[in-house]
Amino acid sequence: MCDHNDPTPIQHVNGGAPDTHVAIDTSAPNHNGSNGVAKDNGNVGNVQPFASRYSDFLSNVSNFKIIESTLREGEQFANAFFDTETKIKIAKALDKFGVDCIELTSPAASEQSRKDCEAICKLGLKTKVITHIRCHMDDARIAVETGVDGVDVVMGTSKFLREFSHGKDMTYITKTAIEVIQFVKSKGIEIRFSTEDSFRSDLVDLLSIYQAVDKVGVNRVGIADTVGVANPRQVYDLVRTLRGVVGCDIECHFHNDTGCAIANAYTALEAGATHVDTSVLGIGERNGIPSLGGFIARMYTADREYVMSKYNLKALREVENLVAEAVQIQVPFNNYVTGYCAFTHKAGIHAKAILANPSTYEIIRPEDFGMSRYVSIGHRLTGWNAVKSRCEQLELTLTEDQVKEVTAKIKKLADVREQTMEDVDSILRNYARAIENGTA
Ligand SMILES: CC(=O)SCCNC(=O)CCNC(=O)[C@H](O)C(C)(C)COP(=O)(O)OP(=O)(O)OC[C@H]1O[C@@H](n2cnc3c(N)ncnc32)[C@H](O)[C@@H]1OP(=O)(O)O
Ligand SMILES: O=C(O)CCC(=O)C(=O)O
Ligand SMILES: [Zn+2]
Repeated sequence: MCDHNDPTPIQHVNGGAPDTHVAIDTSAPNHNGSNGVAKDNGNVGNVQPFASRYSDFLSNVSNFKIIESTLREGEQFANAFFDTETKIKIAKALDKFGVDCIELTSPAASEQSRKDCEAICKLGLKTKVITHIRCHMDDARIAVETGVDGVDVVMGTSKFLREFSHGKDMTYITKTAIEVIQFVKSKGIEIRFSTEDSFRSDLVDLLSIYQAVDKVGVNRVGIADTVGVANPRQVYDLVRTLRGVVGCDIECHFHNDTGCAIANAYTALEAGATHVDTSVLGIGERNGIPSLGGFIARMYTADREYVMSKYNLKALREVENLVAEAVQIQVPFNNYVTGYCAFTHKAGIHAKAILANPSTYEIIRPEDFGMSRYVSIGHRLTGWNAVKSRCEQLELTLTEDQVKEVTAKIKKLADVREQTMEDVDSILRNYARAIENGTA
């Protein structure tokens, strides 16, 4: 459960606290101080307090797979250049995190892409290795020789792509798709068929081609919001309709052009999709797709036990740092879970409640991801409860009135400029000494 009620042991500030804030690290090794199992705090047994209130038998929110596409969609990010060594490091880090599949750039893209695909297949990873190709026999022939476990095939079906990209009609697309599927299957390799730009494609065209490929035994069909136009309601409708038409698994791929990518992925699972595409930090073509960390945060909130049992959450930060360095970007300050201030509480009202019970203002337990919680106090929005907790850390014995008085001093100084941790500590120590000496 996400509720984490404990009398929070308070530790001293350590590295990792935001530099510009005075922050108390309040993270305990475990939320109940013992074995890592949180107290229920009024919630019963295994009930998921934030899960859907009505049961939906088609929902896969508690039973989904991640197709991690940093090494395919992510390579389409403007800054990405992954040499072989970097690709191998990323593949291993994703394997350590526990993603179900990794998707690699088409081996038809270049000679080095083909060699890298072969090299990654030979690593003996637990995760399945899939490559992504056009709906074309030439690409399929190259793909099946690389040693991959699966092939993801895509073909544009919207009017735009049929007219301006490949120029093929639905009859041709269906015929070629079936040919490619049968060929890949004949090699004993898993195969998925996806329509590019699904949300701007004709519904009858979509359902007809999905039905046709399902009939010839495709392992998965894919829906792709290639331009990020879809909203959750449209996603729910399309996936739910498709769920009634095909028996195979359903994968979903959402671009983030209009900010709906993670919500769309979650809704797709609610509607019965089985697989979701992610990339580390969301990198991809234009502004990318659901980030692995953001998607995981969403799913953790829906079913913490499933997510924690399946994925090594403490490995998230490592793979994000690795990818950020490889593509020369910073992890955003507001990144899901691992962002610089993802677990820093500042306003006095928040600080008081957080110190009493972290569930008041946190839906994610930082320690589940190997992160720490901070309460920031060296500013004008602080309150006496937060200051009292710092006094306790410093083992300064002050009455409630005295803490209130010294808090007023801190706020007055912080009205002029932000106070560092050293500033606050010396105000508190000087005040306590003056009280002791009777000079306050
Ligand atoms: C939405 C997505 O992200 S889909 C994945 C995108 N990934 C990539 O593009 C992988 C990297 N791409 C490449 O290295 C190259 O584009 C290649 C090797 C695939 C093709 O290169 P080229 O032969 O030089 O063609 P080019 O890139 O200029 O154009 C794409 C060709 O694929 C065709 N095509 C486009 N989409 C598809 C498709 N889904 N299935 C089959 N053919 C397609 C186009 O009609 C065009 O064919 P043409 O040569 O007859 O004009
Ligand atoms: O293969 C797919 O399903 C998705 C391809 C893709 O990257 C996209 O359509 O944006
Ligand atoms: Zn994409």
